[in-house]
Amino acid sequence: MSFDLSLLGWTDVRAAELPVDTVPARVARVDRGAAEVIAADGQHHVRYGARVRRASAGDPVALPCVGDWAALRWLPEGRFEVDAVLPRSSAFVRGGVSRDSRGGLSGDGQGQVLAANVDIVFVAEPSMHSTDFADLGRIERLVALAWESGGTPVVLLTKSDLFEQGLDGLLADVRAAAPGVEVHAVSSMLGEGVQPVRGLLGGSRTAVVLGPSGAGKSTLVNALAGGEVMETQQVRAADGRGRHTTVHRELIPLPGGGLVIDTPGIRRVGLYEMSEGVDLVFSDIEALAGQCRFDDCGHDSEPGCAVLAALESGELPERRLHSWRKLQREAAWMAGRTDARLRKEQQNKWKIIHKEMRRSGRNRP
Ligand SMILES: Nc1nc2c(ncn2[C@@H]2O[C@H](COP(=O)(O)OP(=O)(O)OP(=O)(O)O)[C@@H](O)[C@H]2O)c(=O)[nH]1
Ligand SMILES: [Zn+2]
Repeated sequence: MSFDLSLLGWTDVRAAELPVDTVPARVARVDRGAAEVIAADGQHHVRYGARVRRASAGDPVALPCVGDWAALRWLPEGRFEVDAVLPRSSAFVRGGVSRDSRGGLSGDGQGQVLAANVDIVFVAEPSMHSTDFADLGRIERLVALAWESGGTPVVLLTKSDLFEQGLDGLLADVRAAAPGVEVHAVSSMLGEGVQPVRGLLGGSRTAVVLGPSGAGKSTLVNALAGGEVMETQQVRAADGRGRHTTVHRELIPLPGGGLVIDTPGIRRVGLYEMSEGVDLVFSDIEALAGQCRFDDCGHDSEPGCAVLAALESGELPERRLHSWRKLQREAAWMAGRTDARLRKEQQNKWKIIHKEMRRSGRNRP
């Protein structure tokens, strides 16, 4: 089996950065100190060389991730190892956030790169989600995240077949919420609007799809791939013992050109961004809630509720309380679908940050 590397996104610009005596390969998946890569001569399971291990010891961002271009060096014992990670044109980094000396938030060197060299970030938002219309606030957050990565955001209003009221008004609202960003309506089920999306990936561009659970991301990826994507792939193990291992394909080359990165990690960006974002965007209400008489106050009718008091005094607009409740419900619903352990870690991290933020607020002269 051989691959035309240009179909995987290899360019002259990248070729100029390849160290001597190495061959290029694109990272399809990473797994504890090793990566599945696709080189011109096929797929390899490769471990990280000393240079990569040294670089990543103090900075996990230097570790290879899906979408990276790796420089492979052939070892005398007859296998490849990853000698270097080529410079990234874009990267999704999950921070790694701490307070810097000026009291702001900044990276703390604990960031993790979830995907690299992504050209296009599809922000999938269902035009209808049970009885709700598309959530403009969520689109705004994910588009911000997409810009942050260095990729180009494109908003996809998915499940357009469920929207009976005529899409024009909704499309106009979404365009206003994401100025300068392309917006497409897509129904993967009917196959409507899929072709223009595929067209955006011409020239072997690489995309990721972000969006809430149930937005139709998997269905879209399957439609783009012509129904050819399988969850797992059987490949011969590189250890030569003829064992078969199951490899999750996370970098999916599409028939007709272009690639989609579909990893659980990158999908979770949206989820985590959401719950973190809710807490931060509504930090004023969180602070009020901290002053309620009861720790488990539901801010409904409890005595000594600081949130309700602020509502009555007019300090807290009703619209904002509404929005907070809605986003909290959504975040909780989506969080319920993700890995419980990761969620716990994330919550603890943000509890510490919030504590720090409150403390720094108190100590400010
Ligand atoms: N009516 C309609 N339903 C769709 C469309 N696309 C997907 N669905 C349905 O929506 C549901 C969720 O679709 P998925 O593709 O699994 O959504 P997802 O975004 O991958 O969800 P997660 O894997 O939880 O993140 C499924 O029942 C799909 O059949 C569409 O274009 N129209
Ligand atoms: Zn309360």
